[in-house]
Amino acid sequence: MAEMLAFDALSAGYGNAVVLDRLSFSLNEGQSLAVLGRNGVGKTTLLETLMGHTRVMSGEIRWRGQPITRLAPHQRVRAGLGWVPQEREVFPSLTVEENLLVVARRGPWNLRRVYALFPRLQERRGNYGNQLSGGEQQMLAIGRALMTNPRLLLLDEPMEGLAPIIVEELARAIRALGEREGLACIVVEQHPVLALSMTNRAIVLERGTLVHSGDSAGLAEDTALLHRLLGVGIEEDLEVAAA
Ligand SMILES: Nc1ncnc2c1ncn2[C@@H]1O[C@H](COP(=O)(O)OP(=O)(O)OP(=O)(O)O)[C@@H](O)[C@H]1O
Repeated sequence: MAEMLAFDALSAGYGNAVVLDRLSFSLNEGQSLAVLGRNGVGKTTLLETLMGHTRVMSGEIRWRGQPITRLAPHQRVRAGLGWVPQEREVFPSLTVEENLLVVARRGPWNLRRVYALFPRLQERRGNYGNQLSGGEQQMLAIGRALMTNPRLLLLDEPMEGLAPIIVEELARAIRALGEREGLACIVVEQHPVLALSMTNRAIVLERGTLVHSGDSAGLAEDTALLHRLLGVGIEEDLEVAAA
């Protein structure tokens, strides 16, 4: 299978602070990736670096065979990276439909298909961004990224602060994107079991370095390894995943 994305000995951070330290991993076409690790290890920084929002000190990022390390963020969107930021960043004074249309780019994804994926957005199409619940805002943030017609979706803690029933609905939608549409994603998640259930591959970071790389199903089954890598909180997480 062809390589889709690779970080090659990449060091990046903010100002003089190095957060990602010679990080290397790769992902093949169509594969989804869970990025796991305790608080503050650099998971969000990895996504921000992929989008071109941090300072790269050394190393290279390759996207579909081309180096993109020096590209501006908008050029990376054009190259097929779809960004769903942690803060969702829905435009509050635009309607749901306007939020979707304002970023639309030519390709297979359009309003009709986004509404088919999230029927609730169609029901709320005339509501303003600031009238939506947290779950609806997250659907809109994902829908908006889809309207840019990406080849890879970057999701930063998409389930944060959402009710379990909405978490399940979103997880189902994200899995369906991978399985039915062949649209891969990189998910940063606080709940490892949930993240592993939505992806094929997983990496675990510790202080900006890679401490584990493997397939998601294998890691999900290895409770002892999960404990060792991620520490406390796994039992809680199993409960979230089972809810
Ligand atoms: N804009 C910034 N400027 C300077 N330092 C930052 C900035 N954003 C994050 N950092 C630092 O980079 C390190 C990694 O943060 P990051 O948010 O990537 O971790 P994380 O694994 O996503 O954490 P969490 O799970 O808490 O969201 C932290 O030490 C953090 O303080």
